[in-house]
Amino acid sequence: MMNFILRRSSSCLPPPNRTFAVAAYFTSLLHPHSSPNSAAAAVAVVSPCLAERRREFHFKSGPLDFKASLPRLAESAVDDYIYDDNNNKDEGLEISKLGISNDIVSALAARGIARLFPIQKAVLEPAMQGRDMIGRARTGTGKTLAFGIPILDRIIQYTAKHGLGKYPLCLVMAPTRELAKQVEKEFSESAPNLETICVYGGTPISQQMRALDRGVDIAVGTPGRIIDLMKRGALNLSEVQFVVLDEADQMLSVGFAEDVEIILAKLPQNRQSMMFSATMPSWIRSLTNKFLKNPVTVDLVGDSDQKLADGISLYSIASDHYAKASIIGPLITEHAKGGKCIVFTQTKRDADRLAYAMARNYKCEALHGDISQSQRERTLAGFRDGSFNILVATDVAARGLDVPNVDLIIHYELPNTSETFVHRTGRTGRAGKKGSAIIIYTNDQARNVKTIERDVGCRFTELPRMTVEGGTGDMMGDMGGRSGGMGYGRSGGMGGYRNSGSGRSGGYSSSYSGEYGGASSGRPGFNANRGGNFGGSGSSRSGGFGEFGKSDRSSSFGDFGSGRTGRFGDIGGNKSSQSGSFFGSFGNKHE
Ligand SMILES: Nc1ncnc2c1ncn2[C@@H]1O[C@H](COP(=O)(O)OP(=O)(O)OP(=O)(O)O)[C@@H](O)[C@H]1O
Repeated sequence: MMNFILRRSSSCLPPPNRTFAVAAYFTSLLHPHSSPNSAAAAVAVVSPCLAERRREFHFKSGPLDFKASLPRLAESAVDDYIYDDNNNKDEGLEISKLGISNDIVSALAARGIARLFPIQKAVLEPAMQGRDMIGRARTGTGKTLAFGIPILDRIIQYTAKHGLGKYPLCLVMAPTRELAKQVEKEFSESAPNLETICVYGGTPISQQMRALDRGVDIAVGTPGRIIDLMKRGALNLSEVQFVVLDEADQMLSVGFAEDVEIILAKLPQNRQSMMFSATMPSWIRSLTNKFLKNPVTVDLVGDSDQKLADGISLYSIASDHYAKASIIGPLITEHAKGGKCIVFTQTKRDADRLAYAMARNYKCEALHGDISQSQRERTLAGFRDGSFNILVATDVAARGLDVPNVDLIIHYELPNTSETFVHRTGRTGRAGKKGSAIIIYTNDQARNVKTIERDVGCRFTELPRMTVEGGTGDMMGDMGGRSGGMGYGRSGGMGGYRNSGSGRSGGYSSSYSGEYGGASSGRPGFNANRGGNFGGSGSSRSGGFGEFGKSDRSSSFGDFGSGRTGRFGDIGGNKSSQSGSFFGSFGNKHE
């Protein structure tokens, strides 16, 4: 495997005319069987820009026989990408001068994108060369277009020469529906003449089957629905030339990897495979050899640098479990200053409860995997367009989501892993903007905060502790804090959260309504229990959060470390020990 680490660079790429020459050269390698003349003729007949799409002309993908001369060329690419630390004022690379299809150039220009971001610059040449690739760059730095532009360009060239096919030439897989939709949108907006489809669960499959039947150039989707469509014979992957695993470390983690492998096994051997993420934990290296051929690693993060995007200010604040919910309002008021804020919880139920309580004083909605797909989409659209400005979400929103101008991230509960911290935090400070993130931790979790600092190469500014005024009518007072927190280090065996005593019977509500039954401390019902909207009507049983632990695994605190694994490092059957979780098991795979 040839690796080269790229730091944020300036004079990375060769002059535009050379890039153009390289692109043109590889284009000719890609399609050696088409002479310039026949290509021109083909353009005249079927170019998507010039003619209506003619799906009935279906051409089998030609072999991608460009690998022979790659080592030499890749080496020259390495030279080009070597970073100059003293010269890191990146002016970007003018997209219009790269020889990229006019369709793409004008579509990007219409979106205000005229210059490549560094990762896009770094990826362009090896991607045009057809190299398999591992790409890492910080959150919000444009990885989608880094793989998108070269793929789109090559598909445009290919269809210009070979005509439009029925089956997708490119498959992109993403871990969540929202991210899949976003990637598909980015593709379709960047090459409006190509046919794209997004396939994901929670929506009628028949519609997707019909669209596939009409013919597509690019399919983006989540693994479950992709397999479903394959099994029904509606999605034929035999012509895929490009496959991308977005959020690759999550896609190759326990819980996803099996599905991904099934899909990859159905793809032609002769293809270009790329994996992208802001985090590439070391375990991923051993796996990549399984899926990639002689991959080049384009890494704009590096081992020693801090892993977060620039421009994100980090704060930490210590709080007791029961007080967390009470301090969140003041934190948002102070740090989000009326802008957009995402509050991350660990469980769906917590997201619901917190959102419900906060909605009394803020415009706020919940997002998690138990919400219907149509509602999820409405919620995200509302958050994007500013109909409300506080999103309380599980880690379903941690990765990839690109909502412009999120000012503040609050880790209401600590993330499972340092990688998740990076992704959650990366929902702010995107595309060069500024943002803030606050991590709320209990005394027991102080070590975890240090672990994050060490892993991520960052420093939190500690905020002064806030005092909780019980029964003051503070908007979150009802929650009485929450959740039993994470119980890190207390429950024995790391992940055996069941035994920590938290969140199972605890009815502690510091104030009046008892809607949430309070939570955390495991003390028996100390709950005003009048309202009881959630958590068992605040009844005499246990009140509020006392219900945790008896229902479905993924939304239940009581099920943390549910005994399935009982191992340190497992995240409820998702990433498992691969990702070095520093909490116990959460059983939160798809949130
Ligand atoms: N060259 C560019 N010029 C201006 N804006 C860009 C450019 N490239 C990408 N963007 C915008 O930057 C934002 C972040 O891009 P993107 O979502 O691809 O980031 P990412 O690196 O994939 O982040 P994450 O790791 O969180 O998934 C998007 O809104 C995208 O449209």
